[in-house]
Amino acid sequence: MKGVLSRARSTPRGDGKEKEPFYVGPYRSKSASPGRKPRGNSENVPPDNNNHVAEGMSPVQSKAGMSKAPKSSKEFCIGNNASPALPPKPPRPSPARNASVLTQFHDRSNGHEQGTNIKRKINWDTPTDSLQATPALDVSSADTGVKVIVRVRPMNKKEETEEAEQVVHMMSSTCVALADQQFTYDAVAGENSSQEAVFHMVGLPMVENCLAGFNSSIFAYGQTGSGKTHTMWGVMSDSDDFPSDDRGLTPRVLESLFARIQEEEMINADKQLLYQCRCSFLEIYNEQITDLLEPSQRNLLIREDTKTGVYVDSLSEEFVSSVHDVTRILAKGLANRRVGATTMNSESSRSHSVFTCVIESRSKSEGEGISSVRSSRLNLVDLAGSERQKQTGSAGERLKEAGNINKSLSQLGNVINILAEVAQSGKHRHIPYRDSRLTFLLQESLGGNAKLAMICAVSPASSCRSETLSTLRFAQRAKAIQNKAVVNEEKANDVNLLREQIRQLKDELTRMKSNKTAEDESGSAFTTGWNARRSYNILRLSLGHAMKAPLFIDNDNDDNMELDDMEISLNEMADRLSNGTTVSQSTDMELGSPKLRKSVVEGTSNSERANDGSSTQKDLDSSTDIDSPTHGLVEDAKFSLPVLNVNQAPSDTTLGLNPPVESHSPKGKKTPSGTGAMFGLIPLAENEDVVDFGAEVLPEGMVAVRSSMSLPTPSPRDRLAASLQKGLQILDNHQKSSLRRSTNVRFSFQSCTPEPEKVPQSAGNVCPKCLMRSSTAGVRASFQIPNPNKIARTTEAGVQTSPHKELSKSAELVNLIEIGCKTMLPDSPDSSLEMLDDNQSEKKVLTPRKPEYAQKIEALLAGSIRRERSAEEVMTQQAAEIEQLNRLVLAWFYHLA
Ligand SMILES: Nc1ncnc2c1ncn2[C@@H]1O[C@H](COP(=O)(O)OP(=O)(O)OP(=O)(O)O)[C@@H](O)[C@H]1O
Repeated sequence: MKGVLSRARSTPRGDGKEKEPFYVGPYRSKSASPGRKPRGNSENVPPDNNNHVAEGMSPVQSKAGMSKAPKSSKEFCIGNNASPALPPKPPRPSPARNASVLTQFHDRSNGHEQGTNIKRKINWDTPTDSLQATPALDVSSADTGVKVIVRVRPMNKKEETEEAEQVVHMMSSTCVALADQQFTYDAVAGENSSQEAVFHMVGLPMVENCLAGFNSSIFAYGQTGSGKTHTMWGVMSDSDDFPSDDRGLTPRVLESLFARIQEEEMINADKQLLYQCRCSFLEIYNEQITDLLEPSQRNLLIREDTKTGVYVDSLSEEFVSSVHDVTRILAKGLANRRVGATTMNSESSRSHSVFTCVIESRSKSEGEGISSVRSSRLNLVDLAGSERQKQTGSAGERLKEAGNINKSLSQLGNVINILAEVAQSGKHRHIPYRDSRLTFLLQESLGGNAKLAMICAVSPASSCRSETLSTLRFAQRAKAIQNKAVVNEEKANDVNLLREQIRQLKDELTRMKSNKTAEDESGSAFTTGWNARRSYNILRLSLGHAMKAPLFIDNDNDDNMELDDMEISLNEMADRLSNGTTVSQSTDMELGSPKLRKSVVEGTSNSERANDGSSTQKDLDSSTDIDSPTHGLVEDAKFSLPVLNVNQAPSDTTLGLNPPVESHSPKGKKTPSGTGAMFGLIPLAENEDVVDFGAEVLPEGMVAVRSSMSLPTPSPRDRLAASLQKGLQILDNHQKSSLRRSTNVRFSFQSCTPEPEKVPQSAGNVCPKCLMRSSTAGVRASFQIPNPNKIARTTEAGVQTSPHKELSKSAELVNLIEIGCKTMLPDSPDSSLEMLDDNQSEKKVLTPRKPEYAQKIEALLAGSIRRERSAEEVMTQQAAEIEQLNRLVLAWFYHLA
C-alpha cells in the first residue's frame, strides 16, 4: 500500500470540513514536488473567475429547483469564461441548413464572465434533427481553451438506501454546487441528462472540429463508479439497426462522423472531397499498452517520430467506412478491455482506454489546381477511475491495479497542473509528459495541437464528497490549459507551384554545374552535394501526395519483392497485349502543359511466362508483394494514382479522386527491337508522339527488361516522369520508415498432406530445406506487415509454392518454417495432420510429435514475432534511399536541361 496511497495533506478547504485521509489525488503527485516550489494552497485555488457562486442563486434555491429539473433546453449549454465555445463557429451560410439548425450562437454575458464570448447553445428539444442540422465547418477558430464539462450521475440504489443526502446539485447549465461551494465550467450535465444531450454538448462539436482538420480529444475523468464508462460508451446494442438509446458518446460521435462525412462528400462533390478513416483501440493497464483489437499484442512501445509525432509501435489500425465497421471494432475492443468488480462498481474499468480515429480528407479545387489534404485524430479516452482503498476495499490484484491507476492519474494531474500554471503565468516550464504512458501518449491532446474536452464525472452521494471535490478541482485546473490546435492541412498547387519549383531547381542545377570541379566531372559532386531531401520535398509538395503510382525501376538493391511485383504487372500487361489490347490510360490532369498518361511500354509475353512456370494467373490474383512500396495501391485507388493493374480503373492523378476513362489508343511509337520496359505515369504533351529513346542514354536508376515483343519505347519525358514517380515513392517509404522498422509476422498453417517419401531437390517446386514438395508439404505461411502506403494496414500473403525461398529474407522465419515442416513430418502422417486445425479457427495441438516445436508454433499463432531492424540497418537503407533520390533528381534534371 505504501507508495500507492499516502496520507493526504490537510488543506484548509472552503468549508473547512473536508478531509481526505487516504488519497493521492491527481493534483498531489509526489513526482511533482521534487525540485518544485510547494504550491501550497494555490494548488487548489481555481483559475480566475472559474469558481464562483452563480449570480442570484443560492444553493438552497438550486436544491429546490435546478438540481431536479427535467431535461430542458436550458439544462445544457456550453458556457465559457476563458475561451470561446467548443464548436468552431456559426454554420456556413446555407439557408436550408440554417432553417433547422440546432446550434445557435448567441452572445452571452453575466456578471462572472469576462467579455462577450460567442457561445453555442443547443436546443435539446429537437435532438433528432441534429444530423440534418449540423453546423458548418469553421477552420478559422482560434479557440484554444480546454472545454470542461461536469456530469453528475444519479444516485444509485445503494446510495439511495444507505444515504439520504445528496451533496452535489446542479445550479445552472454551467454551475454546480458541492455543499456550499460552487464551481463553474463550460457546461454542467445534471443527473437527468440523457446520453444524447451529452453527445450534443460535447461530441457533436468535436465531430465538426475533426472534419475541419483539428485534432480532437475527449477525456472522461472521475472517481471509480462516477459514470465515465457510461458516458463514453454507455449501453451498446447488438444490432446496428436498433441502436440503444443509452449508447454513449463514442458510438454517437462515430455515427455522426460518418453521417457528416457522407454529407460533406456530397456537398463538395465538385471538389472531389473524399474522406478516409482508420481506427485503433488500446488500453493502458498497469502501465502496459495492449492492443484491444489484437489483444495478443501486449506491452507495446510508444515511439516518437520527428515527422509523425508520438505513436504506438505495432498497434493495429483498421480502415472503417461505415458505422457498421466501427461498431464491430468497438465491440471487439470493449470485449477485450479489462474490467473487474470492486465494491464501488461491479464492472469497474481497470485500465485507461484510448480509441483513436484518424480522419483524412482530400479535395481539389479545379480552377486553381490546388489540392488539399487534411487530417485529424480523434481520441476518445475513458480513464480508469481514481479510487480509495478505504472505500473500495480492494486487495491483491485489485489493489495493485488501483495503485497503478492512481499513480498514472496523479501524473496526469501533475501535467495538467503544470500546463495550467504555464498558461496562467506565461512562464516556460518542463512538462513531464514522459512520467507515464498515458501522458506521453496523449501529450498532443494536453497542451498541444488538439482541441480537448474533459468530461469530469461525479457522484452526487455524500460518501463520495471528498473524491467529488478532488474531481471538481481537477476540472478547474484542466480548464486553465491552453492548447494550440491548428488545422492540419497541406495544400499543393499542382501546376503553378510545380512550374516554379522546376524553375528553381533548374537554376540550382545550373549553378552546381558551373561550380563543378575537375574531379567532380564524373558526376560525384552531384550525387553527394545535391540536397536530395530538399528537392524531393519540394517536388512532392508540388505534385501532391498522391503521386505514388507504382513504377518499376531498378533501384539497385536486391529487393526481389519489387521485381516480383513488377513481374506480376508485366504479366498482366502481356496478357492484354497478346489479346491485342494495349494498355494506355489517359487522365485529364495537367502537369505543366503535358498530359499525363499511363502506358505500358513493354512486357513479357504470355508464352514466356507460361514457360518459366513460376507464375500463374492464380498467383497474380492472390499473391501480393508485401514489402513492395507500391503494395496496397490497388486497394487504395481512392487516394492514390492508378496502379499497373489494368483490371482496376485508375484514379485521378492528383488525388486519385476521379477515375479516368481508359483509353485504348496509346500514343507511342513502337521500336523495332523493343528493348526497354517500363511502366509508369508518363507526362505527354498533347498530340506529342513518343520519341525513340536510345538505350545509351538510359539514365541511372531505370530498368530495362528485355522482351522479344515489339513495344513502344519511353521518351525522355517518360523517363523523367518515371524517375520522378520513383523518387516520390521512395520518399513516401522513407517517411514511413519508422513503420517499416518493425514487421509483424503472423504465422499460420494450413492442412497438410505430407508425402511420406522425400523427393529429390531437382524435382522442382520442392522446399529446399526439408525436401518436401512444397505444394504438399503442408506449410502455408501467411504474414502481416504494416503496409507502407496505408500506414498500418496489414496484409496477408500466403506462400504455398516455395515458402523457404519466399521468406528467405527473414532467417528466423525460414527457421520456423523449417521447424514447421519438420514437426509435421510424420512418423505416421495421420497423427501429424492433427497438429493444427485445418481452418485455423482452433489453434491447438492435438498430438504434437515434437512438443517444443509445437509450442513454438502455437506461440507464433497466438502472437506475433516482432522483428526490429537495427538502427544500423535502418540507416543503411535510408542512406541508400537518399542516394537513389540523388540519382533520380539528377536524371530528371538532365532531361529537363
Ligand atoms: N448518467 C448515468 N445515468 C444512469 N446510470 C449511470 C450514469 N452514470 C453511471 N451510471 C451507472 O453507474 C454505474 C457505474 O458507472 P460507470 O461504470 O460508468 O463508472 P466509471 O466511472 O466508469 O467507473 P470505473 O472507473 O470503476 O470504471 C453503472 O452501472 C452505470 O450504468
